[in-house]
Amino acid sequence: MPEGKIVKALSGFYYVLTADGKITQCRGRGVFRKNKITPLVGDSVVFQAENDQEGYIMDVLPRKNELVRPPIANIDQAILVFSAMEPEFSTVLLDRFLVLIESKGVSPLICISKMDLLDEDAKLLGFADYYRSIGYEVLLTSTKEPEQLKEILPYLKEKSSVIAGQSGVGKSSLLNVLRPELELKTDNISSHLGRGKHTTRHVELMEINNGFVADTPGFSSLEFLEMEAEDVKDCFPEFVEKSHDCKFRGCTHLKEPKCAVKAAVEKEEIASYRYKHYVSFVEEIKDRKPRY
Ligand SMILES: Nc1nc2c(ncn2[C@@H]2O[C@H](COP(=O)(O)OP(=O)(O)OP(=O)(O)O)[C@@H](O)[C@H]2O)c(=O)[nH]1
Ligand SMILES: [Zn+2]
Repeated sequence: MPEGKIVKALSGFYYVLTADGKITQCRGRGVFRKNKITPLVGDSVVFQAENDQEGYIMDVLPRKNELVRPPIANIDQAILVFSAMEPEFSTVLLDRFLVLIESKGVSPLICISKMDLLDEDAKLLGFADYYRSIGYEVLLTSTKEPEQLKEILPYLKEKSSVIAGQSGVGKSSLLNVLRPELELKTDNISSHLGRGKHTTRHVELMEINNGFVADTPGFSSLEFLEMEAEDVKDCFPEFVEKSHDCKFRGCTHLKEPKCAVKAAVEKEEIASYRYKHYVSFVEEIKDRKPRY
């Protein structure tokens, strides 16, 4: 039986893309409902279809991860859009997004938009350098320079990405710059699916530069609902690197003596604001009311 990837889900139908570029409209097997299996956009599935008729999804292959909003599976990368201004750049919000994304096993690409609105960019460039120094890719963009925005394209290759960020940071503007190429490439598929003829909200993976990008922004909930306090430290890559020198294995870098992370903060090798954010996230999770 053929395998494919669900690229769109709408009104009980799943649109399954196979390696030959064909899309087959499928329904889920009846037994899925009984077993509470809900296929998601992004799922790799096994399906059955006879001579180009409507098919049935027979099996959903194991997921690497899944997001709730938007409902999507097997995401490799989150493009975190933060504006330099309007709304103003916030390291605490960026660190929140980074922790949530790291905890889902998704790798972040930081994109700082609206660079054209800054008169004095020294402070922001300092932040960009810090995040680069701890292993993140940081792109500085402006819609005033669409060519430069296209530097994002190589990062999309062979990955499934979601775009995330606060309202107004420029997520749609970014997608619009990336889209022309997409419309050229997937013109047949779009007309086949009747894109634009319906207004129902749905999630769809768009093929861009040999990768997929979700057309609906992700990570709209920024609460650490599914996280435990002791997991937060693993979402700060520069802490993980230093933690090998902490005296205690499993050191949480809070009250333990001979903590290499706290020592690195003292020596300003780790940014003190990052450590402060860490402590506040851990407290927030510990204060969370238990859910029954
Ligand atoms: N000067 C400048 N303005 C920008 C840039 N990117 C986006 N904008 C403007 O910022 C505003 C918000 O951009 P959107 O692309 O709608 O932002 P969004 O993140 O999609 O917002 P939501 O749909 O609310 O989530 C618009 O007025 C854009 O024209 C940029 O690089 N420079
Ligand atoms: Zn420690």
